[in-house]
Amino acid sequence: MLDSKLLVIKIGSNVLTQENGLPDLDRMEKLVAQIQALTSLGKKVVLVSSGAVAFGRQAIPLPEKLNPVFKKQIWASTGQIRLINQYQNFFEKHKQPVAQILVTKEDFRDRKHFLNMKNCVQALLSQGILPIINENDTVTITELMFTDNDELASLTAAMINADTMMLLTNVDGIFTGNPSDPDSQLIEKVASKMPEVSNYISASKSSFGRGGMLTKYAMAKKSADLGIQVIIANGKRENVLGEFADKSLRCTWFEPQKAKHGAKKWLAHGEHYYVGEITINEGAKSSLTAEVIRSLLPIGIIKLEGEFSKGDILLIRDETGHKIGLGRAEYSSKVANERIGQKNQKALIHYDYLYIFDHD
Ligand SMILES: Nc1ncnc2c1ncn2[C@@H]1O[C@H](COP(=O)(O)OP(=O)(O)O)[C@@H](O)[C@H]1O
Ligand SMILES: N[C@@H](CCC(=O)OP(=O)(O)O)C(=O)O
Repeated sequence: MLDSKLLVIKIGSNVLTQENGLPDLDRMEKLVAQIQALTSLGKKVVLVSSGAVAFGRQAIPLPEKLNPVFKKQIWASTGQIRLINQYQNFFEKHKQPVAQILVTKEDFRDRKHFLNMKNCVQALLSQGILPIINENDTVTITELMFTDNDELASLTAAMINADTMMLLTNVDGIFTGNPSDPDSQLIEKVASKMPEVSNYISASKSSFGRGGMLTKYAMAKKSADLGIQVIIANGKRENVLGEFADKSLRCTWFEPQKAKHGAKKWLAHGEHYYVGEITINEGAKSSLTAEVIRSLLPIGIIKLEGEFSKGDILLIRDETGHKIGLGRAEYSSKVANERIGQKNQKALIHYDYLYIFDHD
């Protein structure tokens, strides 16, 4: 494990709940104390915490037959107050001020909006306030939802340029089979070229989890590729964060790759957010995928789809339809359509705002 200065710690619902479904306040209080111990070592921490629905479900009984969307909205909106109040009480004992930030996928789509959110988190950290982030579950339904809070944590880690992301769940990490099977072994290190890891993971989830280990793995891998070290560990372990600090923690560690800069990290997570699509010719493709990456000029563009404005995310495909990468539009689709295929025109995507997918 590498040293860390700025961490995103994500706590799964099952870490904060007992087997009978009741909130595990003792665990929560211990985790808060351990987070404080990390901050007293000079580390900055942003917390992404699940648990709103689980806390609401226990407090507010609802009829079995009620529409599941209403149930989720009611439990999330009532449970989030309980969750954040508990955090505030526990952090107050350490004289640590906290802030609540509730976000939706939309907040990550628009670069300006994204930068506002990033500035807010940074302003809080600069004043010694600990941000506690959760999804705004009351307004995010189906396609507006993050896959789960593992996705939210990895978007947050990329947004604030965190060096470390910890995903705390109810198992020690990724195992070579079902974690409860004694023959399964913990995978302690995931290096960049280990495609077989996902084969070990089954679709099963803990009783309150949303995404399961597969999304945890996908998000961890993506974050590590962007240069963030990722640790999947057991949040129910007595001194999980203390063991992390002294590097004795039993966990799955994802080795970080060379760090990408901020705008590229934002784009890397843009696969679900693109507004328009561009098809490029072979010459443009070899230029974009070469060692020295160049900007995308209109002369290399064959086709444009969708209406986009300056600043929107665009998906880039080659002539066979294969996805090559993502980029930020320097001008609108209206202007781009006038320049398509022409020489000596300003780049539609500047290389600082271009993210090429890894194709192996
Ligand atoms: N190969 C595997 N290694 C570890 N856990 C796995 C594996 N395959 C499936 N899982 C399941 O993934 C669960 C953790 O995911 P999830 O329930 O979404 O947690 P959280 O609520 O913390 O996000 C574990 O409790 C475990 O049952
Ligand atoms: N936003 C939801 C959490 C959804 C979620 O991703 O849960 P988990 O898989 O336990 O991290 C809540 O607070 O209940």
